Amino acid sequence: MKILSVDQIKALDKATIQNEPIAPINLMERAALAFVDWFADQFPSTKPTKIFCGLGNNGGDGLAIARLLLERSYSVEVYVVRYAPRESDDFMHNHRRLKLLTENVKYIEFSQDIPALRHTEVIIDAILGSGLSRPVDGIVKHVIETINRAPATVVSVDIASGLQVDQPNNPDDVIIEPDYTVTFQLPKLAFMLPQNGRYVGQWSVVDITLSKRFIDQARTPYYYTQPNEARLLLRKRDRFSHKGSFGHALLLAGSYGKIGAAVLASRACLRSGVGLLTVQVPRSGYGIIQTAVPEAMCQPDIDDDKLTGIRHSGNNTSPTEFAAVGVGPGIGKTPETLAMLKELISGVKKPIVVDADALNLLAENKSLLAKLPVSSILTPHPKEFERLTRKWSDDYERLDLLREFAQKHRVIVVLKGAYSAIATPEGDVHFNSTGNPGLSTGGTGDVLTGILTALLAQGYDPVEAAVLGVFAHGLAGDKAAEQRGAIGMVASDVIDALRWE
Ligand SMILES: NC(=O)C1=CN([C@@H]2O[C@H](COP(=O)(O)OP(=O)(O)OC[C@H]3O[C@@H](n4cnc5c(N)ncnc54)[C@H](OP(=O)(O)O)[C@@H]3O)[C@@H](O)[C@H]2O)[C@@H](O)CC1
Ligand SMILES: Nc1ncnc2c1ncn2[C@@H]1O[C@H](COP(=O)(O)OP(=O)(O)O)[C@@H](O)[C@H]1O
Ligand SMILES: [K+]
Repeated sequence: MKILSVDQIKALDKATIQNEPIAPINLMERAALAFVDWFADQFPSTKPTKIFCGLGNNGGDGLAIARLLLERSYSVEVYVVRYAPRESDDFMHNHRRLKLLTENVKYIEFSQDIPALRHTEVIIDAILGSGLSRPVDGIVKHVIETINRAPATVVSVDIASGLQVDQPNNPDDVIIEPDYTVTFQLPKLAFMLPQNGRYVGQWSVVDITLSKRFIDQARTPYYYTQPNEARLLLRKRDRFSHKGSFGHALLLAGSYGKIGAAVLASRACLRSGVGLLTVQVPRSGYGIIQTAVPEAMCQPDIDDDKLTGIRHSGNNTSPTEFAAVGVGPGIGKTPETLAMLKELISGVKKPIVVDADALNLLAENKSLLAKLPVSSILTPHPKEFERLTRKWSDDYERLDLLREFAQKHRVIVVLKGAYSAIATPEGDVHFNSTGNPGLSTGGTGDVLTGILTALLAQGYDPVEAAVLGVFAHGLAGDKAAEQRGAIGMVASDVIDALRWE
């Protein structure tokens, strides 16, 4: 699913009006209906509802929503925040229609006009939407501050009033802090960024059938992975396949005290469809791998505690002979391990998966970045990404850094976290839709490394491997959270919950 800019959303609106064709007022009605369907599913009609409307089309939506809720027997009070002398045409039209149905429309010009808000109420925020053109002040600011202080449940129409759709707010901007956002047609870039978490709440997209042709043709670097899109990437297994069809992967992981990272990555790799797996761990990890992961072959390093080089034994004599290589979980940062990483990077030609301390070693030896095989997948969490790049002042700058980095080094970067952002060498970013805070626990990143290595070994295109692997990892995290609860789940539960279908 595409994520479009404010300007594109405006053009999409226009294109729909012209090409469908549909009168703007009817499009507003469609938006209000879609919102009300969502609202009726969420809240019973016994919930008293206060709707705060601005004077633009977001306010017009609010007035139409008020009318439709009244028709569905909701008890609704409407407040129009009169911050300017003029109203949009569709606002005025809906104002007239609402006044035919109820006298219960009040106007807020001064602070004393703001009503008391109770915890039993639901507040609908339709003050400002995507037309925000400057920081809020005056009476709008007072209203927003009052709503934010209220114990009531708050639902924002399209986007929280005061929140920018696709650019940073000023640090002292006053913005609605909703429990829910119900947005029209497409998710907004603002929803993907951690700095906006408070200003988005739980968000849903409702379909208002805006021009599909326009959306299909619109150019954007930003995408949000939908379940059906991820599922399309998954390959079926051929009836006559054999383990050779699914690649032989190599994982380089673990150091003394962190052999568990190698166990987790290996188990996840095997649970993600790899044909064969060889794991290289320090010698002290040999017995652990052979016991904990009997399906994997193990080549111990000559060193007891750390990886010092690529072991040239067994069927495969060099990393180039493996279908895919994953490196990093738990390896530490000793000079000997750095030497191993250099040996790997200079020896291998196919894309590799680089995680954890392998990323920290790259950050300390940036000249190695240029030697990474094209389309390698790097999986930093934000701290690791900062070490690879530099500090940023806000999440929009971080996003720019992410895109620049992936383009410059011609790699795929999975910036991990809620809505993990997958940047491609072409400059696109795919935000992931699965996952939950239960994944914020040690070892879940190692699981992702195993998954991605397995997908590369099976011959998936690296961008597709990253999008599909990150989606499946988050989905398994969601299943694990269902079964164990987000607080109690651990990385092994994520592996157990992996299911490819
Ligand atoms: N996308 C779609 O397809 C559809 C969109 N729809 C709906 O339309 C909404 C967008 O409507 P919109 O363009 O009228 O903008 P909106 O946010 O209501 O405000 C504009 C007014 O507020 C003013 N203003 C701006 N900043 C301000 C501030 N800080 N403090 C005070 N005032 C401020 C601004 O003034 P100006 O910048 O002109 O000076 C202007 O007068 C969208 O979010 C969705 O709800 C649906 O109905 C149908 C399908
Ligand atoms: N709040 C969250 N929502 C969704 N996913 C999350 C959240 N917190 C963490 N994750 C996911 O969990 C994983 C954590 O990886 P990482 O920080 O490398 O952990 P570790 O190094 O302990 O293995 C990443 O895939 C990340 O996207
Ligand atoms: K709003």
